[in-house]
Amino acid sequence: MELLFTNCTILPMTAEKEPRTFTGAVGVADRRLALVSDDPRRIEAFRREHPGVREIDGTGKVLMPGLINTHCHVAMTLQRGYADDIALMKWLHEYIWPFEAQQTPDEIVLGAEMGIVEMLLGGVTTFVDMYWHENRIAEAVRRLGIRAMLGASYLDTSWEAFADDVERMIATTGDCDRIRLAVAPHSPYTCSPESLQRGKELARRHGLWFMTHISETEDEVRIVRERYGTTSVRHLDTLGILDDRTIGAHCVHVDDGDIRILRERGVAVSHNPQSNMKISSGIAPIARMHSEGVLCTIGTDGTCSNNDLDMWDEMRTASFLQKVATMDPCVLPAYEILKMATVNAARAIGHAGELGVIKEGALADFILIDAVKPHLMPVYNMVANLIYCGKAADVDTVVVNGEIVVEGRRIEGVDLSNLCFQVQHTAEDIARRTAAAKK
Ligand SMILES: CSC[C@H]1O[C@@H](n2cnc3c(O)ncnc32)[C@H](O)[C@@H]1O
Ligand SMILES: [Zn+2]
Repeated sequence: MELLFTNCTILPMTAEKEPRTFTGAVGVADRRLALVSDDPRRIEAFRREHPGVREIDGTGKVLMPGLINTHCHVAMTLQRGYADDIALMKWLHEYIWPFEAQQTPDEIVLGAEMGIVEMLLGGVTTFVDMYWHENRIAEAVRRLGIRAMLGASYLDTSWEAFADDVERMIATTGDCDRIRLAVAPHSPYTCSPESLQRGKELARRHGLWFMTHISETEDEVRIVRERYGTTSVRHLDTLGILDDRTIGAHCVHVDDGDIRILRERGVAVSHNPQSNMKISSGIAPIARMHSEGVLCTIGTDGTCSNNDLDMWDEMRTASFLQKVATMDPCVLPAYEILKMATVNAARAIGHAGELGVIKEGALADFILIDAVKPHLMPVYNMVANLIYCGKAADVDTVVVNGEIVVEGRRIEGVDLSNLCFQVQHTAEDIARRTAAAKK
């Protein structure tokens, strides 16, 4: 469908340092931004060239790139609140994995639907996922219209199921240009060097991305050092795994040498501050990594360790946490944070210049923020308002791949109360089965 959004405050995210906004129009044709302009003659020409175009008045709205969540486990919405206030290793072994052992693929799809709806309503147009049965999660992605990089996951014990998942995904998602695939071993402490390398070889063979949890907790650092005599980053680097098609989630406990390796290999770091705070994993030196040239992006992690998929909250936390951790209020100002969630994230998933920016020729993934709200007034610096005061509920419209998927805060074709009812019912059922299996 062809679309024309007029009278918007456009935040293109194309400037390197200082944010720039202007009032203008954005035209969409053939899934891409065909017009980004404040020139009335060009806007009129777009109308003439696209006679059936649907026109939407964006007065009072900020039009900006959709947010990109670079690390989550979308189906974990079913575990939101299931295991709070517990350290990572106990959390995984005693709660999460027993629960996940009971989940059926259909239940995973339901959890994914819930998570995708939450993200779309909060202005996320692309998410990067790691989970089991990603071939089924792909169904929810297709149906709901979001863009995703889906990372089929494995532990040392689950290579066969994983390999099946990847084969099916390669065979079935090729026709959906919103889906990219990745190989996603859980971590260097749960996967052997051989299986990590096998995964990377598979990724390279098929041109897929590779992602894993890296240096998340002190326990991980200890386990990896005991087994391999080094850090997780050096261990992965020695295995030949790290490159510019790698996303490392967390990277909390990294030393000088690790940071140099991440930068030199072009690894993208997904910073998940709220998960790191809630599980008491630590504070990633993200301001330092960013200033030293590591590609830094932002993710929420799953809803069992956050406990939401709200990127506005996550961006604000990322900024505030670094300011207090470094005792320097100048670090990670609003625009740098927003670049991490847009421009940098696009680069991390191989869409540099095509996503994360509002410019002609880019893919039409963008959001409109209702900016005439008490908590967003007055406007001295729009980007600071968005990052320091913006909320998921300010997102009015979401366009992905040239299609409107959220309009007036509503997702067409989704019965929200029915979805919530099903999720509640299913979560209770899985929790009951998990408890029974433990007896
Ligand atoms: C192989 S990815 C899916 C796997 O990872 C679990 N998980 C979710 N959040 C975290 C985290 O912060 N650290 C480690 N593992 C995590 C998830 O429950 C799945 O079992
Ligand atoms: Zn994670």
